[in-house]
Amino acid sequence: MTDETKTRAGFVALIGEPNAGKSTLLNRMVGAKVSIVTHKVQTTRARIRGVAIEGDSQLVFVDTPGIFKPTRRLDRAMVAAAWGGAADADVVVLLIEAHRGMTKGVEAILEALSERTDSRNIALAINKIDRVPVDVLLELTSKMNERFNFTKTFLISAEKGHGVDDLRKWLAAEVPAGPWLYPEDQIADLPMRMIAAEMTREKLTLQLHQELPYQLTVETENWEERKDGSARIDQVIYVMRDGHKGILLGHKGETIKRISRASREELNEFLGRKVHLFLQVKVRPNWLEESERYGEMGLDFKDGN
Ligand SMILES: Nc1nc2c(ncn2[C@@H]2O[C@H](COP(=O)(O)OP(=O)(O)OP(=O)(O)O)[C@@H](O)[C@H]2O)c(=O)[nH]1
Repeated sequence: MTDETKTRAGFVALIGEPNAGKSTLLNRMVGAKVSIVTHKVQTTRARIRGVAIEGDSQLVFVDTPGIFKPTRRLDRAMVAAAWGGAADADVVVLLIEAHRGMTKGVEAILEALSERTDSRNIALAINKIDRVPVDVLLELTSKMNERFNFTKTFLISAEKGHGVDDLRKWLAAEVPAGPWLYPEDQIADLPMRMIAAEMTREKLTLQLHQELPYQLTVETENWEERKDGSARIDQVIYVMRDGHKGILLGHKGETIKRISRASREELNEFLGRKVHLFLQVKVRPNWLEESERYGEMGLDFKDGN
């Protein structure tokens, strides 16, 4: 049990350009592989990616898609989702790449951050420090801090783990005092549910071409351990439009069957036991705009929070 007079909890948003290393950092902080690391850009979008416990603090990470210059309509929606996550967070961490320095993309983010009038707690994390010499790091640190008033700067290597503990400890002290946002008994289950959802989402990305994958979200609704050692996993794929549902199902449901089979096989292998996977497709027009952080993982907020 946690002593609620001492506990702290809050949302942390990781923002940064595509490929900055947000997923890698998140996996490190949470300590379980919850978000799929890929070489492709723009694979993640705003939603809860993990919950970390550090001492008496609970950190709920809101992962966001890479923030980039919106050109197409869809890109704009993704940027909105990214900023949505950042706007709601108690602490924002801007992640940049040491070897790329202050790119145009980083400048655009800084500009957007400067436009926000609320005094926010924004930290800078310079990632991939394993790729550059110390003098380059120091120069970049001062350049970035001249340009923006960061609460604190961290030099890290998400991949190798350098500096990540310091960042997590600092975040733990920065989130507001209050009861944990996520029930203790659900945390253990959470990474598995997210991994399972990510696996299906990955299959969707691979099997569906064009842009559709960015307009859908997968949630694991139910996870049931069966007596025979197998697991029944129910997932819902939310799409924005009726038309998308048709594409996803395919002729006589062939597309969704193919996706389901691929995901089930990977889950079987990952879990080392038989999995019964049930996929459902639902239309939820506004899922991108909705504040998923409350609903998606079953967060239950009392009035006033
Ligand atoms: N050398 C080095 N590479 C890193 C480090 N951290 C992450 N990477 C690599 O950078 C690439 C991008 O990392 P991701 O974690 O997928 O980046 P992301 O910001 O989540 O990317 P999006 O999902 O596109 O927004 C991967 O190939 C990582 O292995 C680091 O500290 N050092």
